[in-house]
Amino acid sequence: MVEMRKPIQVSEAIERVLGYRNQGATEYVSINDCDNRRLGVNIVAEEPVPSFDKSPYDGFAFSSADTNGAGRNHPVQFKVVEHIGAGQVPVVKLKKGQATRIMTGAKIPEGADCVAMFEICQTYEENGQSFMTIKRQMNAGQNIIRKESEVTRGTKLVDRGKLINPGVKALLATFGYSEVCVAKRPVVGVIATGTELLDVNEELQPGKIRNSNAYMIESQIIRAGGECKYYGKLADEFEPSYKLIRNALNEVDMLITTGGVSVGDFDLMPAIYEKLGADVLFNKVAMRPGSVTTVANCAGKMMFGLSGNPSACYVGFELFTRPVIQQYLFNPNLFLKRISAVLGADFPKPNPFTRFVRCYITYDDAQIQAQLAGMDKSNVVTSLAHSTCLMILPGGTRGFQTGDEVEVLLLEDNDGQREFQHVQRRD
Ligand SMILES: Nc1nc2c(c(=O)[nH]1)N[C@H]1C(S)=C(S)[C@@H](COP(=O)(O)OP(=O)(O)OC[C@H]3O[C@@H](n4cnc5c(N)ncnc54)[C@H](O)[C@@H]3O)O[C@H]1N2
Ligand code: MOO
Ligand SMILES: [Mg+2]
Repeated sequence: MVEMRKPIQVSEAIERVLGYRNQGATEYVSINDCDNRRLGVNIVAEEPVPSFDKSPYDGFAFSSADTNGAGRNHPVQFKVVEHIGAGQVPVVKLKKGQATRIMTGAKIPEGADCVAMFEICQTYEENGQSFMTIKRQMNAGQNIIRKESEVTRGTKLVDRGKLINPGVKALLATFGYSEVCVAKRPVVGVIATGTELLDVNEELQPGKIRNSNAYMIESQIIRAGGECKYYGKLADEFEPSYKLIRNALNEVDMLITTGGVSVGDFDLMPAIYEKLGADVLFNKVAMRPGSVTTVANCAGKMMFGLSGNPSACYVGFELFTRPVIQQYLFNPNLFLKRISAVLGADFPKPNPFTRFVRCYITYDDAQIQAQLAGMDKSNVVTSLAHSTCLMILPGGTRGFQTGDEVEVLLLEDNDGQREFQHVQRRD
């Protein structure tokens, strides 16, 4: 008698997976190598920004009180007593009627409380001495970037777990982080199972296919922020499969296998979980594709038994493995961002189970439309190349029509969201 499996809801399956609190670790990398890593610590302003009063313009710094009474017909004259560029420190303390010729970014001299741009000043030389006149009254503080005006010392600027983008990298450099504490990428082992599998460089043979899942999953692991350790492909033979899987578990943070999780005569994963003494969290999920996705925990290591069918394998990874990788990376937004969109084509198939349809987004007349990426079958690989989103079509429905509002998970967005369910609905 074939085993009858009881499907559980996707949200319940995710809860079971995340019930195991996976703990990340940190490491230091050079600032040159930190792009696309996630921060292992909060970034706190180690110094105020700016750390000194500075000029926002190329012009003259002086005391605004010296321009009292200045006007169109009443120029006031300054003796230019110093000339500084950014990086130079003024040494002259200005007295009444004196100005410093100052460049953008340079430190404001003592005795000055404003800066006038070159454009509103007139300059001349007399006996080798520079002078400047101005026909406007200036105010105290005018055109001065105050010390601490952007950030005071000790302010928390970016949280641990944030993806290091160009702006975060600028902050790291601003505060002198030549070495950056980042989340260690979890090592995700990958094993492809199936006697039918050929290597990518092999010619096709009757009844055989090239192993595409391993490459696809490697790419998904990298996109999610993990590190892939590929163990190769295995024929559907129990002992060698069991041994490789058991040994691989010792070397990785979590392990993905593809194929062999259904009820076929050569689907060996259920027996392997049993011999390993793994705790099987579920082996049937009320979703398509990927209903056979199995997740187990073996001595604290998560084992993702993804389907052999490429589309099912892909979806299983995004729903169950990706959030665990985010836990390791301290990313509080474990889940893919969910947005509302309008269905761009009819989808007449009834859905007994929740369906995750591979799609991409277009923008038409300010409307976000979800377009089908291609054939919607568990065994297809071609539609995956065009998939940037997964459209969620709830179970128990009779199909959907063009123009229906649907929810869509964004696969290429880096922000994500804290909850699996939609946070905000547009009604
Ligand atoms: N009697 C039943 N049969 C099946 C059921 C079921 O409930 N009862 N479920 C079906 C569903 S749904 C799926 S999905 C598949 C899942 O099968 P497995 O996860 O056990 O995977 P395999 O049998 O090993 O392979 C399925 C399919 O995928 C191809 N494959 C496998 N590995 C790769 C790879 N690395 N790269 C590319 N393609 C791969 C393999 O050749 C098969 O065609 O089971 C259904 N059957
Ligand atoms: O798990 Mo299968 O992918 O539901 O078709
Ligand atoms: Mg099978």
